[in-house]
Amino acid sequence: MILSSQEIVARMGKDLLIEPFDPERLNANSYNLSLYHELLVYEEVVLDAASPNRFRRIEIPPEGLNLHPGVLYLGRTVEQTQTHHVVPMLHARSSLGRLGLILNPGGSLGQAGYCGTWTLEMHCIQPVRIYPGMQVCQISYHELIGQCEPCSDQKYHNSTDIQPSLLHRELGFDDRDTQLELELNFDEAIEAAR
Ligand SMILES: Nc1ccn([C@H]2C[C@H](O)[C@@H](COP(=O)(O)OP(=O)(O)OP(=O)(O)O)O2)c(=O)n1
Repeated sequence: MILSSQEIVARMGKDLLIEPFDPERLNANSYNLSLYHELLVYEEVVLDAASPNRFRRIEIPPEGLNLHPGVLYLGRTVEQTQTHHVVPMLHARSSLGRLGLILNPGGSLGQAGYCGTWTLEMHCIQPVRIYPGMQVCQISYHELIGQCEPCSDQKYHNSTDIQPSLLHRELGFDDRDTQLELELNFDEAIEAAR
């Protein structure tokens, strides 16, 4: 069962929290979240699931920023959300899809108990201009049946920044950038220069 707008308001501050909250952004069964004024873009030829990947930050100025096809952009929501015993789901707004701007394809299933901002994965079909604070996605809530483990030890819990993939930790690798070491091989380069 999905919570209605009335139920979202009734449970605010108890089972869920959206900060900041503006009642104007409520839909029938969801709430619109907005885009923070910063993006991350990876700077690797090949993204490696077993290593952290280098990235740079891009500011989205008030006059907007053009996105280009073939690039993965990571952003985040302005809003911090919390849930307690309801399941948050994040979906792109259809107005974005109609511009060929794809955000979190298929929607994102959050874990009950997740607290933090949401990382947004975006790419586009053709060049498209975006603006800071745009209402890009909507959060909805499902009732949870039964008990669950707290998600406080999960990788992305309590995020307040855009979070690139941390899959390497799960594969047994630490947060060292092994790609940088392998590609440039600083030690050999220094030895050869002597
Ligand atoms: N686009 C997304 C999707 C999810 N989340 C948040 C809400 C989720 O509760 C939390 C973890 O998401 P997943 O369970 O999908 O993440 P993983 O399974 O990759 O990691 P973990 O095993 O740590 O849960 O991250 C997010 O910020 N941005």
